[in-house]
Amino acid sequence: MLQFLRNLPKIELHAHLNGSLNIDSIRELAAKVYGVQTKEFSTLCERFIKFEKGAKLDDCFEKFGFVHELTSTKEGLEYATELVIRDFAKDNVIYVELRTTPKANGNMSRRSYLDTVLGVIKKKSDLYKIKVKLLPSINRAEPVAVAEETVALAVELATVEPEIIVGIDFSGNPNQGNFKDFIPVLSKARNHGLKLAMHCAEVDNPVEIREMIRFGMSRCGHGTYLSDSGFEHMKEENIPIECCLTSNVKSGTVANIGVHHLKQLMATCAPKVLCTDDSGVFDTTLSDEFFLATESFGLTKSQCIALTMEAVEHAFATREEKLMLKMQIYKYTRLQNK
Ligand SMILES: CNc1ncnc2c1ncn2[C@@H]1O[C@H](COP(=O)(O)O)[C@@H](O)[C@H]1O
Ligand SMILES: [Zn+2]
Repeated sequence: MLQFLRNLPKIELHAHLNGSLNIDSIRELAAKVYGVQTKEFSTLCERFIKFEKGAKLDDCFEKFGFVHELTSTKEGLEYATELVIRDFAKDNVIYVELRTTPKANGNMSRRSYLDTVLGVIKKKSDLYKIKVKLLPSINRAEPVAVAEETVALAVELATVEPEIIVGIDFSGNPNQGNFKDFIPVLSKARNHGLKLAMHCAEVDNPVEIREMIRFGMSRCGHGTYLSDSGFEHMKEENIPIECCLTSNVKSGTVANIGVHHLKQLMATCAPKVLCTDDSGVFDTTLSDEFFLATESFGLTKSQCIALTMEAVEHAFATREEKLMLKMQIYKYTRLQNK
């Protein structure tokens, strides 16, 4: 089964750039760009993927700082973007929507951050035989003014690269910031034709969940704490829940894999996609996530194929791109049946 899943051409719709650098790539990045190979650095790397039992979501957010330091220069960000694309391709992901929060520092403005990531996507996608889209992220823990700058840049760059910049991700620590404050800027993005992938109901905050549902979204990240009527609404509106199994278990937002809402979504034929979230931080791959689903919920090979086809449907891709992706998946499954 694992080999079947590794070889299956897969679709990744929820991946944060800085969270998707696995430990080997972090070492490679540090060695190539910064020449770091100290014992101290190795200890930091080990701590990066270690989750204590009973870890909380807040603990995850501390971990991102480690990678953010390595991607704080143009060179570092460039190489990190290539490594992430390479690693998804290695796992036979044929289409990935990367999300990332543009960051300004002494080395880069938010514009040059996005230009850098875009440049690598344009240069390297063909080399690694993978289609890559980019969703600039709004970090809800930062001021609304930052979100306004990000959306203005996304709208502008989407006119130049409409095939790559296709949406906006609303993310960041859900225990911080207030969703309501971001409604005007998110509306602006939507009015300019950008799709919205929103982290919604990752924590139990019924008031905010209601506000988000009322506002609407194209895809729902996590959806862990949706009520029954929330799940029904998503199904009626054909809004898929982006299920990130390992992320939810390791960050403690679901008690254990056995009670993950993927089970309910499968049983009720509600829209859903399997994603990694932060394959580096959570030390996983999309193949591993599928395997975990087969082990935990008894998913068959055909159900895994159906889930992959469902992901194509919910991708922020053109009709032609979706057709090409489906053909690639179909070709693989036909070979399997021979
Ligand atoms: C675990 N669940 C999660 N919930 C909410 N936001 C998350 C997240 N995982 C990652 N991020 C968001 O993505 C950033 C890292 O990638 P980038 O620096 O943007 O490429 C994190 O700092 C956080 O803002
Ligand atoms: Zn996420």
